[in-house]
Amino acid sequence: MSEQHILFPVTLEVSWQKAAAYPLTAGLRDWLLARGSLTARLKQLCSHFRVEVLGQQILPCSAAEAHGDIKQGEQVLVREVILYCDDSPQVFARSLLPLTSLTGSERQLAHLGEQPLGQVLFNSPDLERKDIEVACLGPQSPVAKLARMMALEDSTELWGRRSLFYLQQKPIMVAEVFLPGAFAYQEEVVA
Ligand SMILES: C=C(O[C@@H]1C=C(C(=O)O)C=C[C@H]1O)C(=O)O
Repeated sequence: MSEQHILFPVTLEVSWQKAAAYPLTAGLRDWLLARGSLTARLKQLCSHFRVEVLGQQILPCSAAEAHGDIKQGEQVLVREVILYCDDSPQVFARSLLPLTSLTGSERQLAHLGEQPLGQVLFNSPDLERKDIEVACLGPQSPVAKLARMMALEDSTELWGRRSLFYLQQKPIMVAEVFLPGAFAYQEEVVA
């Protein structure tokens, strides 16, 4: 069993909404709704990109996280990671990979280790990404508690997004929360 972070798994039982429901700054909206690979975007902003795996575990999908073709109670591989740019934590990500999706060429997704999930997803020619939903997480959320454990600056709210991906009609759910101090919260300076 790989070493697991003391807070793993970090639940994400939040109210996901369409972005229009929130008054977002242009910069944060851009980060939340960008449909390309977050890994690729972060890699462009730093010289050293790293994935830290907090844990991976097979669990039944909770009612709060069931969405689309990922049904409550079905066995999913839960993968939780932190994405770092030059040792600055940027994103907490929690992905649900149904065991029924980990077949054929998708079996490799169960053995990513510190290879970014996005690197595999966005290299797949038949990748389909569904709508992106967003959520605002409060200071008592498990992700906020994780951020405090990581000694990141305290913040009253954290913003996250989730979307369903389909690879050869097999669903994978990816949820990402921008951690305190992330580029997503830094308003771009207009020269
Ligand atoms: C889906 C992507 O993969 C990223 C990497 C992840 C991982 O390695 O577990 C999870 C979510 C993403 O932040 C992406 O790069 O857009």
